[in-house]
Amino acid sequence: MDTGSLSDARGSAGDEPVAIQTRGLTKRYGEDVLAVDDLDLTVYEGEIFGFLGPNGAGKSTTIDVIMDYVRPSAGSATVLGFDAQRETRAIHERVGILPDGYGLYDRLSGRKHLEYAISLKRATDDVDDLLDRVGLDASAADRVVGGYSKGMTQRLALAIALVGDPELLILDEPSSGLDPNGVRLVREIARDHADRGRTVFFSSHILSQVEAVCDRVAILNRGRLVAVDSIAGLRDALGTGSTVTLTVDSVPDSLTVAAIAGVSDVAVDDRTIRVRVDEATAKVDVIDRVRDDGAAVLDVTIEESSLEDLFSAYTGDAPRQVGAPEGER
Ligand SMILES: Nc1ncnc2c1ncn2[C@@H]1O[C@H](COP(=O)(O)OP(=O)(O)OP(=O)(O)O)[C@@H](O)[C@H]1O
Repeated sequence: MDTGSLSDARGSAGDEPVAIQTRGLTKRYGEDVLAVDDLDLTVYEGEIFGFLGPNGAGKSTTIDVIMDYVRPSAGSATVLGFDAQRETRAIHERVGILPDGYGLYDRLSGRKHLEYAISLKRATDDVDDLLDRVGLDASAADRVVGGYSKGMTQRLALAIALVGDPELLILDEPSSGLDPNGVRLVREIARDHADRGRTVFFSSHILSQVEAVCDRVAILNRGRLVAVDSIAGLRDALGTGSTVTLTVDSVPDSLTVAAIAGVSDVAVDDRTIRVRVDEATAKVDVIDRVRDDGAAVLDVTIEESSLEDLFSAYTGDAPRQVGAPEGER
């Protein structure tokens, strides 16, 4: 697959403010592990950018380099215009991060954690506002974190990430441990943050999460960038398309839908016409053409190819799901 101009997939004129940029970023662990391989990535300010890849693809390592938690073996990274290695403090002041694994203090309350995070960032947030945003009630916040469930811990970590209304919010597997309400909350927080002109970098292998919330997506596989685009753009590029199924009063003898540009397959069964479409614009053409051919259309269903299909096509691998054994890391 041609990945030559991936970082420009948005068609930017080049003058948009950039939130994250990596050039030739490479990270090796020892001789054998190439965790990130020559990564060129550009995330623009104001985007909700999905960073997608199977376990071990190199997502957390990329974030670790961006935050200067680890040093790259080669290449460079900038965050909000600051060099990731030389201007770390400026970056940390402007970035809120929900890391993949975080160290919280079992014997401190949630409230104390937040107060500490606020003072560390020299921010002025109201603790109760933050608790409210992540759905933690005040009595829970006053208890020590050692007794928190995984979901409560994750909500607290999310609140800590939001301290100081960061210009860039980095969420690494933000939904792990959350119930469906918590998962929805993460999406709402991401959208709300972007609506206020902030940038959200959303790393996940939960495909539906990324699809639901992100403007653009990068797919990482074995440390390499294999795609960058909107979900719709990825679908178009792959030609995985969609299937339009029409129920008609009777199938016309001279059915001509196969002649429409963008239609790749037509199957007829009794009063059902199933049309495989590789171009989004062909969907409406199919319905019009069946009517022109003389049938009354009684029902229409459209199935889009799933992101799982896309993901497999790009990674050549079925995505592993949440809760994969830690040993796979
Ligand atoms: N500190 C480390 N030492 C050695 N190898 C490491 C280290 N951290 C990560 N790796 C390896 O680097 C590769 C990329 O791991 P990374 O955690 O960045 O992937 P990931 O995409 O974030 O996966 P996950 O979704 O499981 O978090 C993996 O092969 C992993 O085993």
